[in-house]
Amino acid sequence: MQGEVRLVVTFEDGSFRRFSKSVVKDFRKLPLDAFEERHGLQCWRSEGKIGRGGYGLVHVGLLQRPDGTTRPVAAKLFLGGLTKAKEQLNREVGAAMKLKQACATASSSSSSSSSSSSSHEQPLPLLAAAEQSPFVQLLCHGGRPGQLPMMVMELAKGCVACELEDATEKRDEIWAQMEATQQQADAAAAANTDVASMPDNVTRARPAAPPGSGVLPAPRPPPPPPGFEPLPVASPRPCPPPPGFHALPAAPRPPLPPPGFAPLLASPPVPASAPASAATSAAEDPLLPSVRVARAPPGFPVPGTASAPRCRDVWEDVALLPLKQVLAILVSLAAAIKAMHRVGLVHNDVKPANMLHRADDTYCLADFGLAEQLSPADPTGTFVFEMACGTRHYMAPEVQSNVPLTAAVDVYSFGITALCVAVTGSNSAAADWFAQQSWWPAGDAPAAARAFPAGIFPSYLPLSLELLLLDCVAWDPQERPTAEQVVQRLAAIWEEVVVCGY
Ligand SMILES: Nc1ncnc2c1ncn2[C@@H]1O[C@H](COP(=O)(O)OP(=O)(O)OP(=O)(O)O)[C@@H](O)[C@H]1O
Repeated sequence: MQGEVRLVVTFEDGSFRRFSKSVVKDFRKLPLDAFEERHGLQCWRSEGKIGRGGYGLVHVGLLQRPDGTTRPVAAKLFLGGLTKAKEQLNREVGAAMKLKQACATASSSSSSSSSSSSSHEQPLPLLAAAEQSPFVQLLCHGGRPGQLPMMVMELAKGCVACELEDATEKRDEIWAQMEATQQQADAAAAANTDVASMPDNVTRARPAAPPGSGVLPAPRPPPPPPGFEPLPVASPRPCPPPPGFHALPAAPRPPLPPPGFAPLLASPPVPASAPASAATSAAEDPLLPSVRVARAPPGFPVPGTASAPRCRDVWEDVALLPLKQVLAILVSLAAAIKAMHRVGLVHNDVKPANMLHRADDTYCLADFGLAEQLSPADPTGTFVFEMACGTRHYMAPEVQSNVPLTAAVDVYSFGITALCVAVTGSNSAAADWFAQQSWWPAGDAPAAARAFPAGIFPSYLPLSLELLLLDCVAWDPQERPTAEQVVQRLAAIWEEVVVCGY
């Protein structure tokens, strides 16, 4: 498919390519093939937008090789003014190129060391694969003069829907069952049916609520004592308005929660004093002007309010992803963070949406737009941000308190990301919603009260994983494990769960 031609790019030349006026003129004037041939350039053909972030617009398209074959790629166009966009591109490209080089060096040294010493213990195959290329690969970058700069990356799959397919299927299934139950209940209520007098097969037709969904099957009324008529079931029909009054319009039905979420029994009213939706207040927090916050789906509890149920009550105790898959994702993510830290880079925006699923079923970390290069001259390994940046619900607490930061910020974000992905099987909206739940510190509570609530871990996650993630989200950055330790502990959990059968 020959899509729209967006931009002309050059390959890994390390700088923005400045085209002469005559090249630009030819680009406008000539058919693409002729243009490519005349100038020895390759053009990227965009087929459509697949993602939009705070800094970039990601398109999918084809990059044509010199031999005429094409390769599907993702291309990120940087948003904002040209200067700002170039700044962002420089930061992101700089980090991506450094990581690419570091990965190449690591894989060549590991292959030479494994061939030189056969007695050397082989790393876990899972880990070996995760460490080989844990990042979205940067293919090229550049841009036409006057247009926003762009970078072209390996295309990862599963990013269009931003869901991990297995989990989506399972959630859809659960949701379909719940919806059917709801529809039947609605239909019965509308017909003002006397449930007690319904024939047995009608009540049996009601689909069972999914295990642990929190949706209890409607209790059947007890049979009346002998000689008594069954009581009529209270009519859900509204009373007719008194004479001279108009009927009120029907109250709108609350929007359905996303698939796999248990609907709340009733939307809790938000007390005026409560942190009226952490989501909204966070978005308006004057201290955090750059932070974007994912909003809770409408009708869902506002974190921090008394009536907000614990996550465990909302997120049924059903594992949406097989544990093996969860671990594969976490190992890849931890390996990527470890590789970044090894070369002195801090990612600063570890979150589910930046964890992409590749076509070959491996996982990789993307988006180095906020990556920070630690100064090799500074033995403290600290850095400072002018303002808190990252994504609020995955952000380590110290990021907001104007103290020098360390690579431990990524370990905290890893902990939250890991829990959200494990529970929701999602790397987008559902995961973000879950991230907003009760552990988010409200107001000025003392640090002690901000400890991560351990009770939030579902029982289908092994205790060893729970303990690891709890260590990652320790309030004090010094108490968190290093990324290297996280990888080691995950490898041990893999042994326990997959090899020994848990
Ligand atoms: N290589 C890729 N393959 C497929 N989709 C991608 C790729 N890179 C990014 N995307 C999609 O585009 C979205 C936005 O990309 P990215 O996170 O890099 O932009 P951003 O502007 O830095 O966003 P944010 O500020 O939210 O982190 C991603 O969440 C993902 O859905």
